[in-house]
Amino acid sequence: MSTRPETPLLDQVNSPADLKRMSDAELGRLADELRADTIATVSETGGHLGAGLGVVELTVALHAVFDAPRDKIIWDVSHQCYPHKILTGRRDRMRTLRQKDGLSGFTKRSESPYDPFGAAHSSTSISAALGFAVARDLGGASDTGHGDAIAVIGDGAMSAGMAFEALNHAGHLKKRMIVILNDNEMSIAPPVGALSSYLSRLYAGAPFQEFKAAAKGAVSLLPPPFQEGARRAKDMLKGMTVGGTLFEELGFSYIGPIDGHDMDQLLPVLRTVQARATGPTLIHIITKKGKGYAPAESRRDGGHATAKFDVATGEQKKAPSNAPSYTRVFAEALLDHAGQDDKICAITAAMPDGTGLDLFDKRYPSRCFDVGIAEQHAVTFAAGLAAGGMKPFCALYSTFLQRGYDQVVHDVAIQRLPVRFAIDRAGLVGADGPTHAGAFDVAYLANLPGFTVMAAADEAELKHMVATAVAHDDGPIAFRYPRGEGEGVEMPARGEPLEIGKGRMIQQGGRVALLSFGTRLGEVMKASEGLRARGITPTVADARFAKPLDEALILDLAANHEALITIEEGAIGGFGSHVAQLLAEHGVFDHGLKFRSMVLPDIFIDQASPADMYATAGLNAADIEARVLDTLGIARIGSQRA
Ligand SMILES: Cc1ncc(C[n+]2csc(CCOP(=O)(O)OP(=O)(O)O)c2C)c(N)n1
Ligand SMILES: CC(=O)[C@@H](O)[C@H](O)COP(=O)(O)O
Ligand SMILES: [Mg+2]
Repeated sequence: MSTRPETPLLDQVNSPADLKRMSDAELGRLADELRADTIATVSETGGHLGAGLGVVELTVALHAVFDAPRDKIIWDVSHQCYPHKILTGRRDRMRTLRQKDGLSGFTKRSESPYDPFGAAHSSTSISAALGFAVARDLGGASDTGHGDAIAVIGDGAMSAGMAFEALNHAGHLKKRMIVILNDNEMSIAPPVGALSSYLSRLYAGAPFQEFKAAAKGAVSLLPPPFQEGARRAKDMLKGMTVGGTLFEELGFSYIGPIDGHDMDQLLPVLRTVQARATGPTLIHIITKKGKGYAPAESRRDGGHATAKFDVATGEQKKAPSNAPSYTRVFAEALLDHAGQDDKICAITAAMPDGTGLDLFDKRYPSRCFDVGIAEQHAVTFAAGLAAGGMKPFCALYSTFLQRGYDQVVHDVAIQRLPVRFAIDRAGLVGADGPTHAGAFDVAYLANLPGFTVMAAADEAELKHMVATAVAHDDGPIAFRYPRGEGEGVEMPARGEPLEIGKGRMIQQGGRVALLSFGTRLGEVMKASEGLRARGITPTVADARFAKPLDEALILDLAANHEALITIEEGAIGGFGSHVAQLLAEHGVFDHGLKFRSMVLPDIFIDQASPADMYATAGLNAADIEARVLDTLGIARIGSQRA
């Protein structure tokens, strides 16, 4: 008998409503198709793969049981949202993922009503879901109506303080809301910490949900297939002490652990909770990161993020480069110093590979600390280490340091503690878009009394800045550097400490001075070439420091040029603002200096290649050249402007 190939179920899904017409068996088949579609998509776009593959069954089950967008499904971090996007009317645009004018790699309110809450930084989902639940009960207005609020949060994200602040509040308010703890025993790197061990203990030795429910008298909350088992478990539990889970102590009904890849467990549990839950409920599911795609499953990080790849082999396609990455230069320089100074220690908040500290951890494990997704703690922990006589290097992405800002002010700056901040991913990062842009650190650090703030113009400068930070004991110091490959400059054998608050002259010229802070220096030099062709040789200087400023250099540039233009990869309020303040204080504007400050514009720039994002920001060589000509009042040939 010939078997006809079945029509793909995924082709019949235009919105989650279509899942409601499917049998449980069909939903299982749909999950398989969704997994294949996700892999095919990411193979062509690159992006976050492993987390999405781990929640394929959960995504199908949630959309089959709940009623989005009336019910609010909130994905924590949301790097696992690709299957959700495919099911919620965006399948035909998935090949534009993370590209200019394409779909975001994260949930985004402006993109779809099925994305009730945007994210990309972790551990916000429970707070947001609780907000939706309270808004519902208080009669808040909503275009999509008000239903259930469901937070899906990973075990890594659950380690952050914010998640516990939200659990604490939710347990107190006792509102109906659902938290799904997606426990794959993975963060980006293997998770660390006591909570991670606790979650493992919750299912080690297989005390299944029947036992838990029986112990807590919650048998009636379980779907019928489990109730019989639970009753039997109750008998077995007689005489045993089964304590409440941490979540129960916090006021949640705890259900689990259940197999998050088994639709026969997921569907009945979700249906029962949907039908019967009254207060806050936490469903603990066990999944595997990268599930169903061997190359992802076998990677150390579960296929967390990937370049484009060959589906058959899993082999990634990457453009080769000879320049070392800034991250690697930082990590190797720090290792070098740590070999000679046993007070140096290193801190990462769940990003050992991303910050390069995996190298440090291999060599000096007792001096390397992965604190989990806990930037606030990372900063204050570093402050404690510094107060205790160590030399802590707190290596964080610019965007994630934002979360630790009060700690930077209150615990580090006010106490003038010599914490060294290695700020990676400074400036625009590309495909991760506005949530990950390192736009604000200069502004939010350079305004703090006693802080020293540096930006590396190239990888050799970065090496010197690491040495500078090692040597600097007089208060906090930060140095920033971008994502990706360096400029390919010649590297010094060893970094030398820079004189604090001193910039460097790159090129002497006339009429206009270009004062660069950070890696836009390359674009400044390209602009300088273009200007030379027009008979203008600008003076070019690298400020190195936003704080303290090289006042002598800046005032000299101001005094000897018709125009002074600052350029930086940061938002307004940063380096240029400090220079403007200095010039104003010295009355320089009273004497007619033409001053301009080129900064990131006052918008959140959507994802694209970094070069495209900088073009949108108006910070590429052509923009710098144009700004010089405009400032000097020289008409541009081919200019679009009037
Ligand atoms: C505040 C913050 N710090 C760091 C990150 C970087 N980051 C993105 S995903 C991730 C791991 C998340 O692990 P988990 O929540 O368990 O999700 P999984 O990928 O395992 O599904 C980290 C550290 C982030 N997004 N936000
Ligand atoms: C989701 C998240 O926050 C990280 O996975 C981030 O995308 C990593 O960025 P890098 O690739 O710059 O390390
Ligand atoms: Mg995880």
